[in-house]
Amino acid sequence: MALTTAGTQPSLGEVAGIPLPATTVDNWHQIQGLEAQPDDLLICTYPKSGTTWIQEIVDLIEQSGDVDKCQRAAIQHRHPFLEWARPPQPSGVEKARAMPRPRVLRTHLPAQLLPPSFWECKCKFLYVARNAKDCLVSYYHFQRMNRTLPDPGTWDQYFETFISGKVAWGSWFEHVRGWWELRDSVQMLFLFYEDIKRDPKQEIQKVMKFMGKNLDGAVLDTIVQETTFEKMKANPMTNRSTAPKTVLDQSISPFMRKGIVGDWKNHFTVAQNERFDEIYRQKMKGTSINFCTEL
Ligand SMILES: Nc1ncnc2c1ncn2[C@@H]1O[C@H](COP(=O)(O)O)[C@@H](OP(=O)(O)O)[C@H]1O
Ligand SMILES: CCc1ccc(OS(=O)(=O)O)cc1
Repeated sequence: MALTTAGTQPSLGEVAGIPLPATTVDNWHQIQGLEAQPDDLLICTYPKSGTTWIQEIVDLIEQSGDVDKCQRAAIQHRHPFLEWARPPQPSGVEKARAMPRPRVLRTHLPAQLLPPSFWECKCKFLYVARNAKDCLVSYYHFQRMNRTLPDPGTWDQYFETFISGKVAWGSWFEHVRGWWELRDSVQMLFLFYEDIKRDPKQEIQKVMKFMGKNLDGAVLDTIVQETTFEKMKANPMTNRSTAPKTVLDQSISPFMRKGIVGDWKNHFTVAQNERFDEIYRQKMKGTSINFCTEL
């Protein structure tokens, strides 16, 4: 069902009540049929939670800190995006099928929409969560510049859209809860954007161990330095400058925008903050997850 159809606006469809880009919905049969492999590592995030950051960290670990090898392709082309479908480009599924093993793949899908073979093959999942308030802010600016997603409208309008879960990939609350609740029953490393920001070396070490790699301290230090916000913003292979303007218009807002914890304070009114806190309490009631919203 189309949620947005006005003019030439990109539209959202739905799968099992979750809004998704219409092109993803059109390709749903192929996406669900993706054959996972037991040695796949799947990077899972809600949009704007630090996907690109963790992708670069994972790639540098996989390449044992060899910075030149990570320059082989733009980050959006290194790890197939499962549900990406924009014909005539090859779909994420087609790219995944063509990729040699062991594969690193990425998705924004909520756990309940993952192709079933990922559970059957007992794959590794690396989930990165970011606090909801900064996610909302980052997603708002991203929708302003992303031509494949609906225009977000004003800040006040988008605030309502986000809390009602009517954004692509659905409700932040349900996404984070769904993956969090699975963390002990599958092979999952669950990380927080804010922890990577606060202590990147410690969090990168966790990723390294999870990937079964053993890199020495000097290599770890290189990975920490190469994945700072400033370095990745200046790096054409991570800053999305290679993405066509028809997809990402960075003259509106850069992909590497601020990369901080707490930018929500520059956007939320006092009333919005109080309302958000109340909605958060209701929707996250009963979970043990704890987010930090300032460093
Ligand atoms: N190395 C890094 N350090 C901190 N934040 C980073 C980062 N690389 C990307 N980001 C931030 O992660 C968000 C993008 O997430 P994703 O890759 O999931 O789309 C953006 O947030 P902001 O819009 O708050 O700046 C971006 O700036
Ligand atoms: C969140 C969906 C999305 C859409 C387009 C993107 O751009 S890129 O093709 O990966 O550069 C990224 C994410």
